[in-house]
Amino acid sequence: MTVMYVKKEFTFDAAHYLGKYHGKCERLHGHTYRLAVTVKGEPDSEGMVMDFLELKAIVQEKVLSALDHSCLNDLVAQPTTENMVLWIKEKLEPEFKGKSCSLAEIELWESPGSSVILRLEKI
Ligand SMILES: Nc1nc2c(c(=O)[nH]1)N=C([C@H](O)[C@H](O)COP(=O)(O)OP(=O)(O)OP(=O)(O)O)CN2
Ligand SMILES: [Zn+2]
Repeated sequence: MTVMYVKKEFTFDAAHYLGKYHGKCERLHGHTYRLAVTVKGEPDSEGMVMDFLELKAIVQEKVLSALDHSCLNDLVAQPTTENMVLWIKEKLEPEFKGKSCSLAEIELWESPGSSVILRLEKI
């Protein structure tokens, strides 16, 4: 068994404010977020765990189309990076039902030095 991890990175721009936070982040402001989605599985007969193009299409349709140039508070009440990672997981996980690979990790950077990682090891 040769398990491999396929990772694809994206960026999106969004506004948010943290209403339950005491400090500068209470006020409406924006970030250029970076998102990495990692999928785990074994290479198939084509030599791929998952086609990068398919992964890109799923993330574009289920996540980026909603988040890019949005106000995240319209989607999540307290849009911390942690809460946005959970929102992204809810959108992506159903797309892997019945597939030979699974969602392994989601990492979301709010700024170049600050990220949250959610690990979802299943197989
Ligand atoms: N654990 C978390 N901490 C913080 C979050 C978060 O989502 N999870 N979010 C914020 C705010 O969104 C805030 O906007 C972050 O501000 P930023 O200027 O990016 O933070 P820094 O001052 O650390 O900026 P650097 O440029 O990285 O120094 C706050 N905390
Ligand atoms: Zn912020």
